[in-house]
Amino acid sequence: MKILTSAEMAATDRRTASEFGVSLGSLMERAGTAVAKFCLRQYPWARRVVVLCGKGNNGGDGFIAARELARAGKTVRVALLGRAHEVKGEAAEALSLLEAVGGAAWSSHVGAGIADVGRGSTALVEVMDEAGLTGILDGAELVIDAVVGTGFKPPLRGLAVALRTLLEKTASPVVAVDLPSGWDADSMALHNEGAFRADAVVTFTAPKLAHVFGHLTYDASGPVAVVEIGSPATAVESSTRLTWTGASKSLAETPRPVDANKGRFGHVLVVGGSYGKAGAPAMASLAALRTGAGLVTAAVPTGVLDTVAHIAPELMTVPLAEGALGAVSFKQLYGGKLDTLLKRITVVALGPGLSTEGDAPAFARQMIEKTSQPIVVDADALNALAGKTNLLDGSRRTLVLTPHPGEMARLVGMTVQEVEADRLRLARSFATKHQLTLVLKGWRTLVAHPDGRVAVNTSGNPAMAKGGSGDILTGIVAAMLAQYPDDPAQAVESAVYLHGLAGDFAAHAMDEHTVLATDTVKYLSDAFRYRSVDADGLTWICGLRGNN
Ligand SMILES: NC(=O)C1=CN([C@@H]2O[C@H](COP(=O)(O)OP(=O)(O)OC[C@H]3O[C@@H](n4cnc5c(N)ncnc54)[C@H](O)[C@@H]3O)[C@@H](O)[C@H]2O)[C@H](O)CC1
Ligand SMILES: [K+]
Repeated sequence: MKILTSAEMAATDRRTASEFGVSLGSLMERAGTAVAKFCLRQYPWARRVVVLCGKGNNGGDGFIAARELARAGKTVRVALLGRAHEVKGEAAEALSLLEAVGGAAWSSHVGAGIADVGRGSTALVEVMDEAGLTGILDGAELVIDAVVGTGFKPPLRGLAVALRTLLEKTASPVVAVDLPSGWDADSMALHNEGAFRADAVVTFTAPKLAHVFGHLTYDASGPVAVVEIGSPATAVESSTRLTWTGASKSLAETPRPVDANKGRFGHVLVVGGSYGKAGAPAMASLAALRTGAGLVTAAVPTGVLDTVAHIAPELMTVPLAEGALGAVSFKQLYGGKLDTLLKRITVVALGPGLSTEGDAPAFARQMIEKTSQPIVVDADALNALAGKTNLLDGSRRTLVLTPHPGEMARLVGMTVQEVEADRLRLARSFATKHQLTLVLKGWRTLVAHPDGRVAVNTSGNPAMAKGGSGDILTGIVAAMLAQYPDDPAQAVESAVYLHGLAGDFAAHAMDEHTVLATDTVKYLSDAFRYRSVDADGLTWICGLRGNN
């Protein structure tokens, strides 16, 4: 699923009309109908609905939604910020269609109380000044925000500002049409203090930048759903080279072949561990097992082998000689068990708990040079590459790096602040330069591919901001690569999405304070079974379906 700018969205609409003969009017009709359907399903108990409309096409979607909600038996009051005669084009047509379901109270008068509107009908209120806003939301059990959408550029002006303040003081849920009014669709910022409050967002055709980078709803679990309204995929063009990780999960949605055996699902080798850091390789191994790898072996220093083996009886272990402070010894690489084992391995996960003591960093670099299998490099193996990124070359085999911003900063010799300020550009340039896949973790983890494409991840939550999360992710990535070697890009994207999704299920069932990294593994089943597209064809890019 492509991510667009507002200009690209407008161009898509124009192409849809000129090349495919789908008019703006019919796009608006489907957009508004989808919003109404969403409201009916998500807020079935809401009988009195206030639809806040601007004079542009976002307002047009609002008029259509209002009409459909009235048809469904709701009492609907439409508050238009302006005069009805100022509404033009398709939006004006939508407004005239609304009149058809206007009850006795259809009179374009200021101050119509919602109680005056009959069930299954609509009333229009033209709001011309702040006084006109008085009581506008009284009695509303649901508010639809159709004031401005992608045609808006900040800052909000005039009445919209007063309306935003009013909405802050209202308890009723707010569904934003396209995006919360006041939010710049092209913004990549996390917060936008100037935008309307929203509990859910229904957007059209494709997510815009703000939908994936912004935290649009007040509740972190609030849905952001994308609905198809009639633009064919070929009409949707994007220059951002940004996509959404969730779409890649389809890879893991087909059942395994009935005649499958474990050989088909690969053999993951987790290499890491040191005295005091036995948990990291254990967690990565557990996650790889739970993600479906055919076999998982952990190669760890002898001192921690028993502890690591304890995580699951299904896990095999290979002892590595111990060097300084219980870290792996360098001589370990040549001859012996590891050499033999490497011939049978499908994917290597290198780094969890490896430590930076003694030989460990040199060992990590040697492993990268010595192996030819797909490899996931994490944690201390990343630190071993600081200042030595010339060793990184993913052109001959799949090479995946999974740094958090701190590890990325060390890797490229920048500060964490510099990395965070320029995440997208940095991830993309590093991935293309070294021809590797870079998973830059954090709010909206980025998966940058060797060809310059970047997928944005929207799953996950602050419950996962704890030690061990990264080790679990490494195991999931390795296991997905082991099972789906033909499409490594999709395998990594779906791994990142699944990891966050498992965390979302964990946080929903538990509490964000109490969730441990290993708890997320318990929710991997829910993550695998989850479908982001619902029965009405909406793709939930943020928030869990069914939890709202
Ligand atoms: N495929 C689609 O995505 C479709 C989307 N639709 C909807 O159309 C809007 C975009 O409509 P547009 O008319 O271009 O712009 P807006 O309604 O978002 O805003 C224009 C409106 O807002 C006023 N305005 C502009 N800036 C400000 C400001 N700073 N403060 C206050 N008011 C402002 C301006 O005067 C105009 O009146 C998109 O979001 C979808 O909801 C189509 O319906 C179907 C296809
Ligand atoms: K809006």
